Amino acid sequence: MLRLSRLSVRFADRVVVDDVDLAVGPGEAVGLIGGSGSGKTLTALGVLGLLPATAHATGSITVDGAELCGAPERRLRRVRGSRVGFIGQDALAALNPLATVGRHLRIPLRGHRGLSRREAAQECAHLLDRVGLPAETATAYPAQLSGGQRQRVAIALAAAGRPGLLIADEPTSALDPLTQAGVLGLLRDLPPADGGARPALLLISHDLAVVSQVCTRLAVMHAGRLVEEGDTAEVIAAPRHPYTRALVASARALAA
Ligand SMILES: Nc1ncnc2c1ncn2[C@@H]1O[C@H](COP(=O)(O)OP(=O)(O)OP(=O)(O)O)[C@@H](O)[C@H]1O
Repeated sequence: MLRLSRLSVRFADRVVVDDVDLAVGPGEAVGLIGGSGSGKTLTALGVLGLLPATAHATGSITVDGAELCGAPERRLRRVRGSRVGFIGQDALAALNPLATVGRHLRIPLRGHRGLSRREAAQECAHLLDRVGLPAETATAYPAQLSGGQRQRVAIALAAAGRPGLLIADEPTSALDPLTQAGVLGLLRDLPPADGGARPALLLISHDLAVVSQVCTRLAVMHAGRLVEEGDTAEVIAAPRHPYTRALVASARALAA
């Protein structure tokens, strides 16, 4: 599905993602965890082909075998939305305030999937149902929804083109704990599309409690490097790298 091999990102002579190898298999949920500035977001932006113009990426990023590192914008456009969906931290900033939820959803449904107007309306209701929202949400504007409802819309939007991989970057950090739990549960158990498979998930967070609720595998980033990777329960039970040990200890202290 997704494979990063020796991915590095640098700004001038400063290396901010350093030789990262990571794979996410079909349907798998992998958590990419690390402190502020560790390179998580730039790794995700690399996969989406959205690195800042001043960044220089080397190595390999493949999605379903297609090489994206250094790929022309035309190929990256085809991948975004239809093979890889993205959910960011701030749905309000990502959504057009003047467009209804239905209008947002129709763009990938008609553009990526080529559905007719009528099919798109049916699929829109189905997508909203998959993320736990009533069909009437289609007529609402982003500002009329709560933060949790907006993140559910963002998930529906990311899933609309039926991508095989969803990347979620701190998708719940702006939500209260109860709403956060609902959105995390949805990311973990997103019902598959009709006749389709559940998308794989790369969940980026600095919060161990968040990723451990959703992901079966963890990859830990520190200062641009992937320092530890493994089964979530095993990493938490026996962290090897000093940074992971500190992360686990602070999560335990918070939970106590
Ligand atoms: N446009 C840019 N120009 C120069 N340096 C940048 C740019 N964008 C990010 N960086 C640097 O790259 C490093 C990694 O940034 P990145 O956003 O990937 O971190 P992160 O792990 O996602 O952190 P956070 O959890 O705070 O979002 C940081 O040190 C950051 O300052």
